[in-house]
Amino acid sequence: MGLLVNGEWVDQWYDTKANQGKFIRSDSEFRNWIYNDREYDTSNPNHFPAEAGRYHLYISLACPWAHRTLVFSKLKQLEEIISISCVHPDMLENGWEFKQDKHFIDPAIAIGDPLHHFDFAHQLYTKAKPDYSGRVTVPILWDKKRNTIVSNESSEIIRIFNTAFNELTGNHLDFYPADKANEIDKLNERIYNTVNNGVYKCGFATTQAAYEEALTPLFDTLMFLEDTLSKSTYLLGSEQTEADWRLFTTLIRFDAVYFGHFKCNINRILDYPNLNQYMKRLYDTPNIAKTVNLQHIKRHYYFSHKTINPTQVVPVGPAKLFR
Ligand SMILES: N[C@@H](CCC(=O)N[C@@H](CS)C(=O)NCC(=O)O)C(=O)O
Repeated sequence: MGLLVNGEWVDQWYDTKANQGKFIRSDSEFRNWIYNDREYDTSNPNHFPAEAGRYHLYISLACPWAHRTLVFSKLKQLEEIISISCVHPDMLENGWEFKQDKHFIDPAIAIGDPLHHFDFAHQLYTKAKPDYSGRVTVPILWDKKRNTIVSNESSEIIRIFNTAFNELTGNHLDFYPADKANEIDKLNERIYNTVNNGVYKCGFATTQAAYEEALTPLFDTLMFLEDTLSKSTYLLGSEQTEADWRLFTTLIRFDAVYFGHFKCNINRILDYPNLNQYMKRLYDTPNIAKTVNLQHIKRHYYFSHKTINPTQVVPVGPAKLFR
């Protein structure tokens, strides 16, 4: 694991010393947006036009943030419009790599960089910005025409996917409807801080206090969600929203990885009947099950984080995720 400093790759683990052992996630750097014909402004360099075949999405099947973007490409039927490839699950001294490996073949998504045939994801960042400094993260939404990164922020990529290509796909499903936007934002904020990023705060904490400070709000929110889902099919009623999908990619990794590897072990998702059924309902949504690759997920975390799991032994369980 490392990062780029003025365009040079440096192998270095997260520094938690300056923050009393706490893991602080850095902000994403590339924050442009794709617009449909009506909204696209040619004079604005941060605007990119919605065009079929123009964009490529680089993901990791292991990563919960990247997984959101893959889910949205399915929900919004973007497979024919935006090509996708993935990185190898191991993220070691060179960061994310595109190396081929017959042990990690996914039936739906190939490992590799079909555009430049790069070996490492950091080469995409320096191609987009030769003096880039910062972390090299997935997902990466790439523009084949301007040869640059449109966005490396999953929360914004899914908002783009929610509407920008509607005219091209004819899919007008709206996971962020205006009348629910405030409620979605409020839920997202709590779930991001305590669950999506909360599990990382527990797992990457390097002091007992920092770990426990993240653990309590994580399980408070899971209890709150369990209660919400005892009365409701989805978080905000009978329709799926963005908030459900942002939560799903963390829930589906929880028992297999976060419970053990990140020490989030008060309860499993299996122990919450409503949360567990809800996770299954989301999993059973058409085209979603095939976005979940537990082999990539388990291998990535247990093999890549050598500070947490020095033996790199990958556990075999859990025997079941659903009740
Ligand atoms: N805020 C980003 C976070 C993405 C992120 O942190 N991805 C992880 C993989 S799960 C990553 O690539 N980490 C590499 C690193 O931190 O060096 C987003 O939501 O897109």
